[in-house]
Amino acid sequence: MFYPMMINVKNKKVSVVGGGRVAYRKVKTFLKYGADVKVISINFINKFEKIKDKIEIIKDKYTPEYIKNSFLVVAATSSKETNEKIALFCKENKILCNIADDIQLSDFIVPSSIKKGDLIVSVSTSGKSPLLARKIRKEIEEIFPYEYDDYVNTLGETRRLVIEKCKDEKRKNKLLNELIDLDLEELKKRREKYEDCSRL
Ligand SMILES: C[C@@]1(CC(=O)O)C2=NC(=C\c3[nH]c(c(CCC(=O)O)c3CC(=O)O)Cc3[nH]c(c(CC(=O)O)c3CCC(=O)O)/C=C3\N/C(=C\2)[C@@H](CCC(=O)O)[C@]3(C)CC(=O)O)/[C@H]1CCC(=O)O
Ligand SMILES: NC(=O)c1ccc[n+]([C@@H]2O[C@H](COP(=O)([O-])OP(=O)(O)OC[C@H]3O[C@@H](n4cnc5c(N)ncnc54)[C@H](O)[C@@H]3O)[C@@H](O)[C@H]2O)c1
Repeated sequence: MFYPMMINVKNKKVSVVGGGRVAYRKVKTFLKYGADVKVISINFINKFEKIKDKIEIIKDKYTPEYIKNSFLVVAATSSKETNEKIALFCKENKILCNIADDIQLSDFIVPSSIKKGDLIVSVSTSGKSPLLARKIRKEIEEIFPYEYDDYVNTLGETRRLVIEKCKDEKRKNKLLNELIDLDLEELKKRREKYEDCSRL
């Protein structure tokens, strides 16, 4: 059973084995979330050229040496046997792994997701149908046509102020609940007001 969680990969060593379409998709997502990415593969599709300065590229066959110090590993080669070897090595060395062609051997799977600043919406079918996850993600994307970045940041800052300055639990909950119904402009006014108060 896959438990949904958010994992911090910023500046952490992530290794992706394989240089095809699937590996490329996984690498792009890890870069979006600030990981320190190494890619090991015999061949690479041309798209890797675009991101070659952002990753470490090792043009070789997989050997355990390349992945041994990783925080996370993704096995996305076209060789089932190699993917299985990677899974086994990760298990023995307690490294979390995602095996692109074998959910049973995977410690984690990747949901289809939307990132609007710090607002992240993820959809998973627990591996039953990645295409359905993608379809639902696209439907949800239409409900979020604009950038949430500024909104979620302002909400975060205003929430911090309420937590810092309001010590009455009941009132604090009331104020926090009010915040999520305000639009960005109202929220910014509220933040300014709370900044000027010593207590709420
Ligand atoms: C969501 C997304 C995230 C991402 O990968 O970034 C993702 N797959 C995506 C696309 C996609 N995957 C596949 C196709 C071709 C159509 C088809 O066959 O259906 C397409 C479409 C395309 O490529 O366009 C085929 C496929 N996928 C897996 C297998 C192996 C297997 O089932 O064992 C096979 C068969 C391989 C074969 O034998 O050929 C396995 C997994 N794919 C997952 C995630 C995990 C479960 C997610 C969930 O449902 O919760 C899981 C279990 C492991 C993992 O990868 O983490 C991303 C959409 C991103 C987006 O656009 O939003
Ligand atoms: N999880 C998913 O979302 C998903 C989606 C589609 C396919 N898949 C599976 O993912 C795998 C990769 O798919 P793809 O379309 O990217 O394949 P691909 O054939 O385009 O790429 C495979 C890559 O693996 C490399 N490779 C093969 N053997 C290797 C080895 N021993 N060491 C290092 N590199 C090696 C090749 O050089 C190539 O770059 C397949 O097993 C496929 O069934 C997974």
